[in-house]
Amino acid sequence: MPLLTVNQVSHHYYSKTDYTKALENISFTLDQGEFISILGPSGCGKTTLLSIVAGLISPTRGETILDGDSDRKAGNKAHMGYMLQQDYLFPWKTIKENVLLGPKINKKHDASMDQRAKKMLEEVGLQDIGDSYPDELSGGMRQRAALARTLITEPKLLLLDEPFSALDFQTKLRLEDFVSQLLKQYNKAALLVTHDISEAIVMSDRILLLKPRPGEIQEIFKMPGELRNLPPFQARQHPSFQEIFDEVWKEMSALETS
Ligand SMILES: Nc1ncnc2c1ncn2[C@@H]1O[C@H](COP(=O)(O)OP(=O)(O)OP(=O)(O)O)[C@@H](O)[C@H]1O
Repeated sequence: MPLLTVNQVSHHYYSKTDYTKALENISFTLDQGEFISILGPSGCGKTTLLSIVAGLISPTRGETILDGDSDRKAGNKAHMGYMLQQDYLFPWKTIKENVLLGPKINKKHDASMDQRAKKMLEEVGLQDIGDSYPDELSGGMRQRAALARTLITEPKLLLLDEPFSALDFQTKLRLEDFVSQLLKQYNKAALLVTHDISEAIVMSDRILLLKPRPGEIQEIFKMPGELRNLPPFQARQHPSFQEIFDEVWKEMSALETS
């Protein structure tokens, strides 16, 4: 059984005088450990789709099922972790306190969680700065702290909404490698929204290209094994990378000009 099933999802936004078909008949599945990117021109419904999977909005039609559970209001939201463009770390809390926020909110904070926070900080290479405050960290370090805060709750699915887009290019490349390696190590599934074709290629098992008005799946690109077996930075240097980039670029450009 897939971890996530998106089944014939449509979403329309209504105003007093008009309505927008944001998504139309979207279906796909995501397996444990799989990484899917949602790519497409502005306004094709990427954020709407992520919000529906997150259970933040109910689709006009269709359903999403996470781990066999289609009740989006109940506890299954707790099975998801988020990494967003902004890290949303609380500036008045230390990095360790920020990492422990989820367990505290879920009332699962005990001595074992302190140990787990220590381990998570080690995993993201921030073991020496648990007592520092977010303002004392670089953008990349802050995003790594945000990742530790997400992973400590042991989410089944990670929803990544342009998590690298506010970072400088070198930091973004380093973080792509870092996140990719950590997700593989923990066998986590992830859904990434991005505008960046190259990022989608090097991070994903599959890319869902959406077309706008209405937002429909235009094409699903499956990434070849030779790229998936490489860390993202090395995948960018592989001969297959340019071939796939050209193919996706051509399709996406056609959507942007149509
Ligand atoms: N709350 C809303 N009310 C009305 N229309 C909306 C609302 N949110 C989004 N839309 C419309 O739905 C469509 C899809 O929007 P969405 O933000 O999901 O696209 P997107 O692909 O994430 O865009 P971008 O890449 O620019 O962030 C767009 O036409 C948008 O104008």
